[in-house]
Amino acid sequence: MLQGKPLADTMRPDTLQDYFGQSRAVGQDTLLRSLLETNEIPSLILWGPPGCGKTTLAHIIANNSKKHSIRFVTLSATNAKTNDVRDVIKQAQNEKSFFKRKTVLFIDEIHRFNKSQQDTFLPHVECGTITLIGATTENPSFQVNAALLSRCRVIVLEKLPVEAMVTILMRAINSLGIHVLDSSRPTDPLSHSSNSSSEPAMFIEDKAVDTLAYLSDGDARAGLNGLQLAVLARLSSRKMFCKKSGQSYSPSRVLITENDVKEGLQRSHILYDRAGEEHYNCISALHKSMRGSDQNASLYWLARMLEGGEDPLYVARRLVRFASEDIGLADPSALTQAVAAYQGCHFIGMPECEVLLAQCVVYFARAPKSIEVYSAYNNVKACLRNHQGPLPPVPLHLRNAPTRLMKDLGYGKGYKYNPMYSEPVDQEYLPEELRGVDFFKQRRC
Ligand SMILES: Nc1ncnc2c1ncn2[C@@H]1O[C@H](COP(=O)(O)OP(=O)(O)OP(=O)(O)O)[C@@H](O)[C@H]1O
Repeated sequence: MLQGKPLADTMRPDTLQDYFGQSRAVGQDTLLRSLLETNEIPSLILWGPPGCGKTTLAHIIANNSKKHSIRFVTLSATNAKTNDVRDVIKQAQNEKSFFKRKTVLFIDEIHRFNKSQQDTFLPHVECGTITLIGATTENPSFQVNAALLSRCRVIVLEKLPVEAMVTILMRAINSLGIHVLDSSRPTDPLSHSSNSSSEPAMFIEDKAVDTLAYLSDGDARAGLNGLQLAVLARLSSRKMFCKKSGQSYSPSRVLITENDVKEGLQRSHILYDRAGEEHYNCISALHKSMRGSDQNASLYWLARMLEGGEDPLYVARRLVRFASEDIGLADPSALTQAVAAYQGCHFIGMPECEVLLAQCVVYFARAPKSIEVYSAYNNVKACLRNHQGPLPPVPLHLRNAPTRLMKDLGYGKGYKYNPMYSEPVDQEYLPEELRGVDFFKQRRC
């Protein structure tokens, strides 16, 4: 079981009874649960962070609908083309008119479809040919077509709480036949009844389960992958032991410790707390490495974040900021690079977009740097913040005079329209009391 499919896939629940956490979305008294129980499936957008159970909820709905002979079709927006969507719709129309069968279409990562692709569904959702269930990690208000959004119920799923993670892990541990060792009652695992089969008896420390539940940061896939890798690593070191020692017998018991699961999690998911301090530490290290023109370190911190599951769009947004804050007018095309990288990441998502970010990060590390505009702008902000009393009025000659009254009040009077002059124009643009202030040279005004 452990060698083939990922544990997370084999453990995917088929019913709501095994779907843990998410009580706000599908708890006992929620509207969604009663709709599902009566098999009235509305069009839904499931929005939540990775591994919190979006696909699983869709899978449970699918399972339920099959019992009621509703067709359930799945597409992933990462590889489906508009034609695939059209085919599904055509088939759904036929099923509806010839067999009176409903079709539920599940689209994973729906935010990857562009607006016009999303438009394709709109009339068919509206007339009931298909019931749409879209899953997304991105805020649907920005990523899902407004017209489509207004026809769907948005279900917000949250990071799984630690208790739910423990339950999910325990379900997997039980199904693998692993025994949990209670640390409050220290016993030697070797004292457990002996195992005559060639398969070793497996044990896991209870604190290892808790640690795994905490460190997976509400992501059940990460937790289950971590568990799987820890078990596989332990089993393979047992085999190595036999080979090296030349013994024909191998230990009949295997103990999975807290360290094993930490390592397992690190390998499957690189220990990285996307919401906590590590997230800020890594982005700060990336920013400083690029500022210090260290391309090696810049790439390292980028990979640490992406391999740890950081949202590539978050990194891309930070790069857009860096382009102006640290490179500025020393290379104005840096901003174009950053915006292009952001859009590219949005189009193709992970893992394909990692190289776009890597290119941008190396470009930035190598680029000349200038904080001239950034500092000058900060000086202006400081000047405004420190100003005592009412702000100085806009000089009359700089004001527009769209009405006669304004003209009479002197608006626009004496303004020299620069294109009319062949020589430099002597004219003041700052308010009277700021005359002579140079934000590019001095901080105070
Ligand atoms: N609420 C839950 N209860 C029980 N198991 C869960 C739950 N959520 C997730 N899992 C387990 O974690 C695995 C991954 O979850 P799932 O694929 O549903 O996440 P997702 O939210 O769709 O993630 P992604 O956005 O990364 O695709 C599932 O196969 C299942 O084993």
